[in-house]
Order: sequence, then C-alpha cells, then structure tokens
Amino acid sequence: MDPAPGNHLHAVRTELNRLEIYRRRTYLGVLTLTIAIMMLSWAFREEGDPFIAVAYPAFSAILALLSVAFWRKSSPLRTMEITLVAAVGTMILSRLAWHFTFSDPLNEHLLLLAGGHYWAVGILIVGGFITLGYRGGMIIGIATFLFSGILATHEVFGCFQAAGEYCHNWVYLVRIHLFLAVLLALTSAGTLLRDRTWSAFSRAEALQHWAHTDPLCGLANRRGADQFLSAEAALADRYQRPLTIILIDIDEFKSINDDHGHEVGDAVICGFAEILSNTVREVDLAARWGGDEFLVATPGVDLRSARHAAQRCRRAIERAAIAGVPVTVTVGIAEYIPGKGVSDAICRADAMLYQAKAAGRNRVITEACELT
Ligand SMILES: Nc1nc2c(ncn2[C@@H]2O[C@H](COP(=O)(O)OP(=O)(O)OP(=O)(O)O)[C@@H](O)[C@H]2O)c(=O)[nH]1
Repeated sequence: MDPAPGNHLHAVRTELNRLEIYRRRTYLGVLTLTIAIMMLSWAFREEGDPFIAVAYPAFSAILALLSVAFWRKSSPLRTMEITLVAAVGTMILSRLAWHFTFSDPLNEHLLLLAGGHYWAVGILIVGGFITLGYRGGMIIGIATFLFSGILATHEVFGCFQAAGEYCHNWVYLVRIHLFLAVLLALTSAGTLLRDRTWSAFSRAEALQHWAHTDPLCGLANRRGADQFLSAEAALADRYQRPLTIILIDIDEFKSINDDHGHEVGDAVICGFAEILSNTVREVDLAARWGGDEFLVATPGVDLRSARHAAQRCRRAIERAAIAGVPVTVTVGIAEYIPGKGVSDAICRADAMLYQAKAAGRNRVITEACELT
C-alpha cells in the first residue's frame, strides 16, 4: 500500500538517501579496482617509460584520497563526481598526449591510437554521461572526441608528409573515430532519455504529493485522507483489524482569528499540525479535514488505546501555547465497523465531537465513554 500522503515526501527522501549510499559504494568499488589495475601496470611496466613510473603511483595516491573522501562523505556527491571525472580525464588525456609527443616511430603512434587507449577514451565518454548527466556528459564527450580527433588528424598528416609505408593506417583512425562518434551518440541519447524519464517521474511524484497535501500545514488534505482511509478500510474489512477515526477541532478558533489576526490563526494551525504529527505513529494518518478541524486515523488500534492517544495529544496542545496563544482542542472518536463504509465512522466521530463541544469543549468523547 502507498505510504500515508503526509509521509510521502519522507519516503522519497529515504529512497534518495539509499540511492546515494549505493552510488558512493559503487564509486568506492570502481576506484579500488582502478588503483589495483594501475599498480599492476606500474609493477610490470616496460623499462624506459617514465610516465608510468611517475604518473601511475601519483595518480593512484590521488584516487586513494578520493576514495577516503567518498567513504567519509566529506563533500557532496556531485562535487566528488566532478572531481573524479576531472582526475580520470586528465590522466587519460595526458597519457594519450604523452604517446604522441614522446613515442618514437610513426607506426607506433598509429597503433597506439588504434589500440588500448581508445578503451580509456570510450570509458571517459561513457563515465562523463553517467556521472555528470546529459549536459556535463556532452561537454566531456565532445571535448574528448575533438582532442582525440586533433591528435589523430595531426598524425595522419605527418604520415602523408613523410609518405612512409604506414600511411594506410589512417583507416584505423577513421574507423575508431566513427566508433567513438557512435558511442557518443548512443550514450548521449540514452542519458537524455534517462534524465527526461527521471524528471517526468519527479514531477509526477511532486504533483502527487501536492495534490494530497494541505499547502498551509503540510499534513495530508482531504483527498489524501480519503485515499488512505479507503485503503485502510479495505484492509480492516479483509483482516478484521480495528480502525479508529479521531476528529479534532480547535476550540473557539474564530475568536483566535478575531482577537489576534489571521496570520496568528494560520500559525496556530501550523503549530497544532506539527504537534499532531509528532504525536501520531508513522503508520497513522494525520490530516487537515477542513478549516480548524483535523482527522487522525489509527489502523490496528482499538477505541481504548485511541482515546489514550487523543488525551495525550489534547494535553500536549493545552500545555503548548502555540504562537503565544493558549489553545485547547475538542475530540470525538468512533471505531470503523467493517462493511459499513468509512463515512459512517466519520459521521459517528463527528457526532461525538459535537457532543463534546456541547459539554463544554477541551475534552475527548468516544462512543463508549467520556474523559476530560
Ligand atoms: N487563519 C485561518 N482561519 C481559518 C482557516 N480556515 C478556516 N478558518 C477560520 O476558522 C474559523 C472556524 O470557526 P468555527 O467553525 O465557528 O469554529 P470555532 O470558532 O473553533 O468554534 P468551535 O468549533 O465551536 O469551538 C472560521 O472563522 C474560519 O474563517 C485558515 O486556514 N486560516
């Protein structure tokens, strides 16, 4: 069953926190693996490759520091992701540039371009989209593609000028850049789809939340309460478990408005709603039923326990002096009778509330007995 509308936002936040923990763990795993691969490459490096000898341990140290930051949550996830992409990008592109600047024979340049380093360039393109979303991914992807293209073009021109026997290798470079272009197009399209789906989903969630929430006090509104009550009534019918309806009305609320002004009246409603939502359990519903009247539904709780809870709430309000105004409430309680419909229980709770008002307010009346 859906969470109570008042708890809806809380449920979304919990889910987002869970996803953030999952993402941080994924980054930790990827970083650990990358450090292990780099240290293996370093241990088995060829002689005379100062780049690997110096840059790999230095870069591994940077990744280790990043891992600690991911672990300790010392920065927001987004900042960490941008730092990670920047660090990996710098490393990959500087290694590529190193080959072109310092490797000796021409064919070696071409073979290196056609070889393993395009894995790294591909990873940088895909990683940019995964971590930075569509816009960031496009910037990283296009910049990487252009950088690689410029290096390759420079190499092909050099090859033609030298008119050497390896000129036919330009075909490799064209093929590889076509592959990178396809990768860029597919990943950007996939990311755009993901981002749009996510934003539509978030908008639907927000709409659902606001449609079922009172804009003033943040509790469920009548629509939210109706949804919760019909689901709970179905469960009560099926499993014969109790469901109690508590109606609460702020006493002489009109006088509060008249004496202190509407703004204070609004603050009283908000303060009361806060106390109410702190008093009820997670599985209960607390809703603004209309004006200065509130409804609490307590699934799995019988009349007696509900009456105790209502008394606790009434006393808490009495002690609180919300917005500097002494406030009291009157409460009527009735139990749902399976098969009779929720509106029947609400009508009976309302009748109890009416009786309690007539008896002098600031009290709780249930169908069975009266307590002050
Ligand atoms: N400030 C403020 N006032 C509201 C809001 N909604 C309803 N009211 C006012 O609440 C008052 C409710 O008055 P009544 O229904 O007479 O209830 P009461 O004064 O509490 O009287 P009893 O219930 O008999 O104790 C009306 O004057 C409404 O205008 C709101 O959102 N903010």
